[in-house]
Amino acid sequence: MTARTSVLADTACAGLSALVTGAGSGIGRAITLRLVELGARVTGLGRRAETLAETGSLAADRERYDYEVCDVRDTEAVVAAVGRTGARHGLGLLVNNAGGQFFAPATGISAGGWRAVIDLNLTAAFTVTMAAYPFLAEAGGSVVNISLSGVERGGMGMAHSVAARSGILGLTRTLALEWAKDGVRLNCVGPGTVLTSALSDEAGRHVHDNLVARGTPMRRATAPEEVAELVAFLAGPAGAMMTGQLIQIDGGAHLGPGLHMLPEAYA
Ligand SMILES: CCCCC/C=C/C(=O)SCCNC(=O)CCNC(=O)[C@H](O)C(C)(C)COP(=O)(O)OP(=O)(O)OC[C@H]1O[C@@H](n2cnc3c(N)ncnc32)[C@H](O)[C@@H]1OP(=O)(O)O
Ligand SMILES: NC(=O)C1=CN([C@@H]2O[C@H](COP(=O)(O)OP(=O)(O)OC[C@H]3O[C@@H](n4cnc5c(N)ncnc54)[C@H](OP(=O)(O)O)[C@@H]3O)[C@@H](O)[C@H]2O)C=CC1
Repeated sequence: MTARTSVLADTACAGLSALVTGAGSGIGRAITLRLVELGARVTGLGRRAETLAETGSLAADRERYDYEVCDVRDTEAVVAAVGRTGARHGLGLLVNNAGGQFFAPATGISAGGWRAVIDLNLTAAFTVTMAAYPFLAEAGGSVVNISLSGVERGGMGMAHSVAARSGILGLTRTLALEWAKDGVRLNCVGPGTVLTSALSDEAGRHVHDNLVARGTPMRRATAPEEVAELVAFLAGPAGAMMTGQLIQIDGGAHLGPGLHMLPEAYA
């Protein structure tokens, strides 16, 4: 079965100003393109100008897209880039999507490997969110953190990443409490397998034979556009009473055998 993803009204995000990290590829690009299509203006953020510019060339209205080249692990650069974006356009939505990991059993993760993944998937999201807070508070805006399916149950081969994303869930729920007084909402979206080039390159046949075929009750991967539609829903007026939630968009993977990035998990 294919995904029918475009269900929101054409103007669902009109007037919204958004910052999307990791907008140059995969899920972040799909989120960016859909937000622009729905009337938002978006600043994409990532390390590579070329891919960020390419996202702009695909946008429904290029005038409502710009980008900042920035490593989310560089606190000073993040504060400057988010500050410029907020001052220029305001900020009604932050999507913390930049992230990733390598896949290894916990015994194969060095201290440096642990740090790299925690820095990227937990600490950097904290840094970006804190830099965005004054602008989000001014706009009564929201944050969507892109997490992982199975964050509450574990996933073999992803100890560092699941730990980081569990931290993000705790952060999301805590800030949802602390910032409700400002009208700022925060939610997590947990995709299952999404066949972006990043995942396909990394895991190859394991993804098709196990994560999709055996690990996903709905027997298909999540489309990037499905994640994008959910983000737009949460950001717009329909999501106005949703905060502190984890919404898993994974074809039921977190209910079933789960998505483990070690082939032997399926033996
Ligand atoms: C739930 C559904 C299942 C699928 C879930 C998830 C899917 C996805 O997220 S799709 C995206 C997948 N692709 C990626 O995530 C690619 C991005 N990955 C990275 O950029 C790196 O893996 C990174 C997160 C570690 C960041 O890289 P960087 O900071 O450049 O790190 P270094 O290369 O300098 O290495 C730091 C540290 O990590 C050790 N390391 C790196 N790769 C591996 C590996 N494959 N196995 C074991 N260890 C690894 C590396 O040796 C360094 O450690 P030390 O030498 O001890 O410092
Ligand atoms: N694909 C999947 O199956 C799933 C993915 N996810 C998560 O969804 C998110 C997007 O994944 P996906 O689209 O597949 O992967 P991609 O690798 O295509 O996207 C990651 C994006 O993040 C950016 N990025 C990475 N590191 C940094 C950094 N240090 N500073 C700034 N930007 C950075 C990259 O751009 P650049 O390199 O130019 O900086 C890239 O555009 C990730 O958090 C991923 O873990 C969750 C569940 C499943």
